[in-house]
Parts: sequence; C-alpha cells; structure tokens
Amino acid sequence: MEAIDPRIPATILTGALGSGKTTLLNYILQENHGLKVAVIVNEFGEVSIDHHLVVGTDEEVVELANGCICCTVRDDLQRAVTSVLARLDRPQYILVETTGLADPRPVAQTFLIDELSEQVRLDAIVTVVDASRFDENLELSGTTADQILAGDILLLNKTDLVSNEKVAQIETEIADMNPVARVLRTTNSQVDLRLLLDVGMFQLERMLEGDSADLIALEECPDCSAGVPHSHAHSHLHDDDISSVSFISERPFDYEKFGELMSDLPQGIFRGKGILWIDGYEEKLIFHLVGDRSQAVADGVWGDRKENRLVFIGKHLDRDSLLQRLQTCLV
Ligand SMILES: Nc1nc2c(ncn2[C@@H]2O[C@H](COP(=O)(O)OP(=O)(O)OP(=O)(O)O)[C@@H](O)[C@H]2O)c(=O)[nH]1
Repeated sequence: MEAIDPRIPATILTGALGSGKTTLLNYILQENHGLKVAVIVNEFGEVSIDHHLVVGTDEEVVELANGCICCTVRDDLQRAVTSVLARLDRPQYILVETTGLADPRPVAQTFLIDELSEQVRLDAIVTVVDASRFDENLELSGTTADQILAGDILLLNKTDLVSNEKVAQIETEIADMNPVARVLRTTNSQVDLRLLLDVGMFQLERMLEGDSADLIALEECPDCSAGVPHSHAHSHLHDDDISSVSFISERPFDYEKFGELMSDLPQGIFRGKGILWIDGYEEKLIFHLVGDRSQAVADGVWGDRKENRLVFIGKHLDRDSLLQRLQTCLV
C-alpha cells in the first residue's frame, strides 16, 4: 500500500499575460472543494492590481514584491511560503500565480529546496494558454513557449473566442511542443478541479532534463550580483522592450474621455487592467484589456477609499505620453 504524503500540495499557475490565470484562481477559490487555500501572487508592474482582483479575504492572499522572476522570486517566494506555513490556520493547499512574463521553472525550483520540500509537495505546473492570442503571444515573448514546455497541465482557454478548427489546430501545436502534458479545453478557465488539483503530475526529471543551464543562468541577475541599484519592475533577461506604466488617481475619470482613450491606445499596448472610478458611477469597475478586447465589469460599491488604479503593459511604451493622456481623462 502506498504511504500517504503528509506534505501540503502546491500548484503553480502560469501562462501569458491576460490568458486567464486570475480567472482560474478565482474559479478555484469559489468552487466548493472544502480546502483551505493560501494564494501567493506575483505580478508585473509597479502598482499592485492582482491583489484586488483575487476574490476572498486579504489574509488569504500574499503578494510578492514586483519581481524580475530570475533574482527576486526565490527569496520572496520562500519567505511567502514559510509565512503561510507558519499560520495558526495552516492551509491545506497552496496556489501560486506567476506573472504572465515569468518562466515558471525557477518558481518550481524554489519548492525543491530542502526547507520547503520537507513541508510542501509541488503538485503540478498549470499553464493557461490563450486560444484567442496564441500566435501573438508566442511572437511577443519567448517566455510563452517556455511556459507551455514547462506545463504538466495545459488549459487551452478562451475557446469561445475562436473557431473549432483553430482550437483543434492549437491543440495539435501545443501537444507537439509538450507531448506529456494533459491538455484541457476551457472557457473562463472553468475545469473539473479533480483534473487540476492534487493530481501529482509534477515531474522533477522532466524539469531537469530541459534547460538546466538556463535555470542556473536565470538565478544570476548581473545587476543584483554587482549590487547595482535597478528596478525589478522590468525583466532584464527577457523581453527588455516590454514595460509597464502604472497610474493611480484619487479623481474619477470622465466616461466619454476614458472610452475614447481606450479605443485609441498606442499600438504597443497589449494588456491593461485595474480598478476604475468613473464619474457618476456608484460602483467600482474591474477593467481588463487584452489585445484589442476590453471590458469593464461592475464589482460592488466602493469602500472608504475611491481611486483609479491601472496598469498598462506593452512594447516600446511612451510612458510620459500615456500618463499625460490618462491625466486628461480625469474630471
Ligand atoms: N471571452 C473570454 N474571456 C476570458 C476567458 N478567460 C478569461 N477571460 C477574460 O480575459 C481577461 C483577462 O483574464 P485574467 O484572468 O485577468 O488573465 P491573467 O492571465 O490573470 O492576466 P495577467 O495577470 O495580466 O497575466 C479578463 O477580462 C477575463 O474575464 C475566456 O475563456 N473567454
């Protein structure tokens, strides 16, 4: 008879920007699985947004400092997991959502160090693949392919936005790239959780087989090693031309002006998200822009503090010009 592993399972959620990771996280948190789940999020951009987009109480969500995943995530993540494990109300499951620009392998490696692996068992790396932006995401960043290669489970999400033929074509492509992964088709990241959680699919050998040289390189941030002050809001090993622009204001946006700006954004922007305060609206709005699709969904009435809190991510962004244009949309 196989002994029961007493360690807490952990799942890493990865996938391109806007593919549906937070949607998956919220789906898992709202499903009736009876598990006490601790959530650790790490995002790209200088102001925190994801923290506000994840359902549940604040105590359940630990936010890592914005990170260049290569050099900060290991320490931060180790500390976050350790603090989660030290809670009186110990979780029964740990979910880690990485930034859309992160290679999940260094994150996975963190769970393999002795201090953590004695208490936590990495269950699987789940990669969310955006069917509606499959080609664009692969082209945009080499990390998208790394995420697909590293996934034990590939959720082929947003299947509602493309034809069945396109879904089948992508399915074949990702199965070619990563023949051992389980592929599941989803809309709004909704999946039978029995196929996703506590599945024991993480394979250490497979990760080591890959580019172990890469993994070592990823740990070495030249600026960190040299003690040079630098911002980790920008990844310096990959995607150097991708950056984020954050905007916070305690004044509301004019509906018309903000709408006009969103329909005429600079070319390079492919992701935007945040909390919107529109003049005259009682409720706060959750805003998402992925590629050329955007939506703002009502999310209940404001608490004590009203504010606009947005982040835009793109290639070759003209930060000052975008900030100026956002400023002119304020009432
Ligand atoms: N039509 C459609 N929209 C989806 C689906 N899944 C997620 N979305 C929408 O896509 C947008 C981005 O989803 P998120 O879950 O925030 O994506 P993410 O991967 O967490 O994004 P980052 O944190 O920026 O990497 C939101 O507006 C979601 O409602 C889907 O299957 N179909």
